This record gives sequence, structure tokens and C-alpha cells, in this order.
Amino acid sequence: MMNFKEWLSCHSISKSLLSTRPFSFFYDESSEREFRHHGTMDMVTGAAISSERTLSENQVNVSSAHEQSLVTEASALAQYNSNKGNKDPLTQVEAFQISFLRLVQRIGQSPANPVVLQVLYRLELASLIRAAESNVKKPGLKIDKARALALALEESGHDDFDFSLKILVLGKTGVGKSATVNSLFDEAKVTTNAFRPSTKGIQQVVGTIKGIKVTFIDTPGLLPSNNNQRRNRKILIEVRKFIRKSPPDVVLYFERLDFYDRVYYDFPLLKLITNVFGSSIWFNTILVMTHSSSPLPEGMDGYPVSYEEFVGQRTKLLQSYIHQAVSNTQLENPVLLAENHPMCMKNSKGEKVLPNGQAWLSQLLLLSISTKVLGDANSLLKFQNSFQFVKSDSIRQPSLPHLLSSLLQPRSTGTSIDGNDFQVDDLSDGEEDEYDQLPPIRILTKAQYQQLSRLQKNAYLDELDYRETLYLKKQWRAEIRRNKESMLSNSGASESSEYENSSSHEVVQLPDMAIPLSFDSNCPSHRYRCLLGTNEWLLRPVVDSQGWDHDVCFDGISLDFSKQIKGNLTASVAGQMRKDKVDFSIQSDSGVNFVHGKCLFVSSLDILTAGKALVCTFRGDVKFKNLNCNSTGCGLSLTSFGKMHFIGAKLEDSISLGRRFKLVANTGCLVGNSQETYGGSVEATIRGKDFPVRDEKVTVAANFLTYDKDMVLGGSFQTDFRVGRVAKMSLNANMNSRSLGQISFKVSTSEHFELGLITAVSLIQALFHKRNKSHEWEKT
Ligand SMILES: Nc1nc2c(ncn2[C@@H]2O[C@H](COP(=O)(O)OP(=O)(O)OP(=O)(O)O)[C@@H](O)[C@H]2O)c(=O)[nH]1
Repeated sequence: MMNFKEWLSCHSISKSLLSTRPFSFFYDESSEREFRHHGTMDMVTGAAISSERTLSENQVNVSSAHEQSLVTEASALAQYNSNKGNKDPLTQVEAFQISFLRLVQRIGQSPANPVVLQVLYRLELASLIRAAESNVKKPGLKIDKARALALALEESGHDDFDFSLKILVLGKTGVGKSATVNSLFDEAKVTTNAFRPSTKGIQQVVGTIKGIKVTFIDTPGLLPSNNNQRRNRKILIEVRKFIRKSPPDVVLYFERLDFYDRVYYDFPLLKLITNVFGSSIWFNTILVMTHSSSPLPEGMDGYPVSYEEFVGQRTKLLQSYIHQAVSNTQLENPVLLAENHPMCMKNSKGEKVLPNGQAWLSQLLLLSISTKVLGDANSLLKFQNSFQFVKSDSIRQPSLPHLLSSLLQPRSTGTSIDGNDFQVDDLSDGEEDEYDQLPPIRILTKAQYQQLSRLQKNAYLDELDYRETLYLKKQWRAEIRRNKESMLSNSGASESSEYENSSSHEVVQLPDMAIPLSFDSNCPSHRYRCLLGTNEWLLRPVVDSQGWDHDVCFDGISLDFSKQIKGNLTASVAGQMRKDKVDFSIQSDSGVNFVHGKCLFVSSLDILTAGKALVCTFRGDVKFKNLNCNSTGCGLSLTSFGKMHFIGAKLEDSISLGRRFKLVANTGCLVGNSQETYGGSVEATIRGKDFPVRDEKVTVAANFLTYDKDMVLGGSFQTDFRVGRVAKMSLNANMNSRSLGQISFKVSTSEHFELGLITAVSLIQALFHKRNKSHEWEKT
């Protein structure tokens, strides 16, 4: 199981707090995962549908009777939907699905477009949630059936639904709002101006695009945030009055992609928009980045950055400021790249395309239609009311099982009871040093080696391998002896001798950070060199190539400190702190180890930021060797997470039989915030005969965890071993009582490249198998 830190780092703070499942474009990890899974299935059915279309176009396979029945069914649905006095929300959502698919077809988008799949999936999911809540047994309209119905209706020429879009455009002056409206209608409906603000007042522009009635509300451009808030507020209040009676279905918020700065100065503007219209304005907003074909800026290496990377940075920055403006980190606005220049590239169909090949006009239509359909379904099924705003500074509930897992995991302290690592059993000092007794060996040259027979070559390599193992064992023993001696000498050493020892150490230059190819005086790697001196303190700047604070040249500081205060008392601190204009994060582990006879005491304080909250964990562990082969330990932990506190305790015992067999058992519990969790494990390990210089072992483990009246039992098996001299294999399998498990098998070798070939052939085979399967799908 992941420990608590891994759990924190892979779940950004409030994502998992969403108690409801919004189904517009908000990001929700669980549904995203489900979507990915579902999405791949839909891709398959999407391919089947497109082939269905080809077949029906050729009028080969689709029987007209079947088509007729589909049309009747679809018309019935459409009529049902239009009959206002008799509306069942679930049936209306089914009609939305069909209308949406018909629109997708009209604007020439593929039903396999990820946006289409996401909308359909969310509509289906929303119906299922509502049906389950109201105990309705009605089966929902399956996505592939909706596709077939939409296709049949479009082919039969039925024009029984009336769909229109009302779009509000907002953004600073000169970003290309009016130019985008003109691009969409493919004619100059509104004036644009390269030198002066051109939209003087709010104006409605109505027209038809690909058979869909679209009304744009073009608004005067807002001014940059500084000192213009009053005028901007006036414009926005006018817009609010204008749309009060008939609110727009979609809002387009404009920015220029090519205007970039490391600091975003228009946050006050986003905040003002949020204050005037309310946070909900962002729910239906698409972010439009104009000037998307402009030349890309240079990166640190002197070459232009990649298009995707640049777009990603710009949109992430804008999205993060919107998050701050609405105090919600779940919102994920769709982003559209646009290029209004008359010389914009075109594809073979004559559509304007971006450098990434996307035809942006139909994508804008698709996103607008999707936003409207999801918005309508949201209000129909009343999902909007159940969406809970999660403050970005709110604190989520920490995962107790992960906290317990961290507590149960043995801490690697670097200190041991009798001078050795406490985790590693000593090789007996009396064991004779076989390496020194070996007869000398003559190392062969390459030419000499080539002259040997195959058997001789094998014997020679086996001998070298045997000697290498013995040599490594000898070194390991010497290392342990050195540690023991230094512990003994340190305990009696005076301060002056410590000084003498330390002054004899050399100053070493630490490895440099990667230096960009072209010189940049702002780049810290060109300015600083770090030296590792005699001091116990090691302080280094942390540089993030994507960091913001270029003027101070680093984004954080890392600190390492370790000191043997007395022979049996060691203190250490390791941590990293990062700070920019918005965020502050710290991660530090500090601890004190004290060895007394056969007892080891370890106390530590870990500090970690999780979003805006500080997680502090204090731990105290004691371990004592009660028998030569047995050591017992116990530990206590106190964790504070924001205003919540958790107390944990554990007991552990470890039995070693000889150097090769080890049995470790532990159990513990954690309570706090009116919850409790219990867990424990037993682990048996048999190590290879050359442990620790060759890491061969077999481990069998069983564990249990109870949380929230639920118990999960699990088991795992792991083995690592060498095959011959050059290959290593590792097999790992685990399974729990919820039938979740994993098997992994790894082989690594420095010779036998045929093994790599086998892997490549199996991969290619698997790919072909998949392709053939999808061809079969298309044929059926
Ligand atoms: N190269 C390029 N130029 C653009 C793009 N979009 C707009 N422009 C140009 O930018 C200038 C301003 O565009 P407008 O559409 O008037 O900007 P606006 O946001 O409507 O400005 P206001 O009416 O003042 O609010 C015009 O000269 C446009 O031709 C684009 O994507 N690429």
C-alpha cells in the first residue's frame, strides 16, 4: 500500500472531496477514470457506427424496415420531449442524446471525437444516477442505440427539432472577440480594429452556422486590470442587465495565446467578472485563445518551445487564476485555440486549421453545443443544486489507512544497536575471509579469452563471478568493522580531535544542475556553484526550470544536516522549502536516534504541507534486542492535519534465524476524528546465500486492515533471483479479499538480447491481434 506521503502527492487536495458527481466539464478523478475505461469501449462502438454509416450510405445492409422502426422510435422520443405537459426528465435526456448526435453529424464532427464521447457518457451517467435515486427501473438509452437513432433520423431528413445557441463573448479589448464572430459566420458582421477599441456598445449578431441558429452577444472590450476596474465594472454591469431576461447558453472568455508573461496581471479582472456575474458564469465558459498560429517563444535551450507545451502552460496559468477567482479547484473549463488571421492555414476541405492540424471553427461549435446540452441536462436533472463548492483552502479528510501504513512501515534510521544497520544482520566476525585465501588468478585479454573453448569460457566467467561475490562480501565486512570502530572511537573522542578529523576532509564540488545551451544570465546554473564542505549543514538552492521567481534565481531551499552529537546520539534534519508568489510548501524530516546497550530509541518530527494545510507527525519508536535472534519494538505517533488530530500505536517483532531467514510481524491502530482503523502484517523472508551483496530473496506476506466496519485481507508473494550470471528475474504477485490483485514479472539481462526480441515480438503480436479485432468489429 502507498504510504501517506505518496497518497498526498497523488491526490491533489480537494479533488477527492467532491461529494457529488457534476457532469459538465468539471474534473472528477473517479469519473475521469471511469470515462477513460468507458471511452475506450466507445471508441470501438464508434468505429462500428462509422462503418454502419458507410454501409447505409451504400444501401447494402440496413434494412429499410429496421430504419423505419428506428425513425419512429426516435420521432416518438422527440415528440415526447416537445410535449411540455408530459415531461419525464429521463426521457428528455434521451432526446438530448439523440439531438446532440444529430448536431454533431451536421457540423461534420466524428461521433468518436473525445468531446462527443464525454458528453454522451456524462448524459448517460446522469440518467443512471437520477434513475437510481428515484428507483426507476427504466433502462437508459444506450450510447450505441442513440447513435443509430440519430443516424436514422438525419438520413430520413426529419427536421423535427429546433436548436439554437446564444453565446456571450467577454474579454479584454483587442483580443479578437469580434474577429472570431466574423470568422464563425465567414463574413464581416461586426467591425474589428487593429488600433482602437472597436466594439462601442453591446450588440447582438444573429445568423446561421451549419444549419444552427446562433446569436452572439458581442461586448465592449474590457481594459487591462490596472486602474480600470471602475470602467470594467460599468461594462460588466451593463452586460449583466442585458442578459438578465435571456441568459446565454455559453460564454466565451477570450485571451491571446501569444501574450505571455510569467506573472498573470489580469487576476483582478477575473475576480471582477466573478463578483459581477457570480461564480456560476464559469460553469458554462469556454476559454478561447486567439492568435494561435503566432510564432512560439524561445525556451531555456534557445529553441522554440513545443506547441503543446506552450499551450499547456498558458491555459494552465489562466485556469489556475480562474480557480482562485471562484475558490474552486475542480472547475476544468474547455479550451479552444483560434486563429482569425485571413492567411490562416486551411485543410483540403477549406477549413481553417491550427499548427496542430485542428479545424478550430467546428471544434468551437462542438464545444458550444456540448456546453449547452450539458447545461440543459444539468438544470433538467437539477444537478447544479447539488454541486458543492469546495474552497481551495478547505482541508480534506486524510486517509487513515495510509497514515497507518506509514506508521507500520519500518523506519530506516541509519543507526543500529551494535554498530550495524539494525535491519541487517551482521556476518559473524569469525567467518574466515575466503577471498584472501583464494589462489591468484590471471585475467585474460580479449584475444586470449576468444581462444578458449565454450566450456572453458563458462568456467572462467563462473570463477570471476565467484571471486566478485567474495570480494563484495569482504568489502561489506570491512565497512561494518569501520562503522563499529568509528562508533567506539567517537564515544571517547574529544571536541578538538573531532575538529582535527573534520578539517582533514576535502571540499568537494557538488554536481551541477543541467546548464541550458544558450547563455541566460537569469539562469541560476550560470551563476552558482555549490560546494560540499566540512560543515554538517548542507544548504542548496532548489531550481525549477518552470519556476516563476527568476529575479531571485531559485524557487526553494533544501537543507541537510546530520551530526553525531555523542557516540550513541545522532541528530539529523532534511527538508525542502519552496515558495512563490502564491504557494508555499515545506517538507522536512528531522529525527534523533539514541542507542543504549541493546535498545534503540528513535524520535522524529515530519512536517509536510498538503494544499494550505500543514501536516505534522511526531513519532517515537523503541526497539530492543531481547534475544540474539529476536528484537521487539513499539511506536507511537501523533499526527495533526489542519485541525484534526490522529493518534497511532504499533507493536512489532522480528525474528532472525541465521543470516538468511527473517520473520517480521506487526500490528497497529490509528484513531482520530471519530474514526479508527486497525491493521497488521506478517512477513517471512528467505534470503539468498550471498545476502546482502546479491539481493536474492523470497518473501511471503499476509496482511489485514479494518476501516469503517470493513475488513480487507491480503496476501503477497515476491521473489528476486539471478538466472545464471547475467540475468535477474523478479516476480511479484498480490491479491486481496476484494478480488483485487496484481502480478508482475520482470526480467533484466545484460546479454541474451534474444529475450528483448521475444518481448518485442510479443508486443507486436498483441498490437496486431488488437488491430485485427477492431477490423473484425468494423466488418460485423
Ligand atoms: N493574427 C491574428 N490577428 C487577430 C486574431 N484575432 C483578432 N485579430 C486582429 O486583432 C485586432 C483586434 O481584433 P478585434 O476583433 O477588433 O478585437 P476585440 O476583442 O473585438 O476588440 P474590442 O472590440 O475593442 O473589444 C484586429 O485587427 C484583428 O484582425 C487572430 O487570431 N490572429
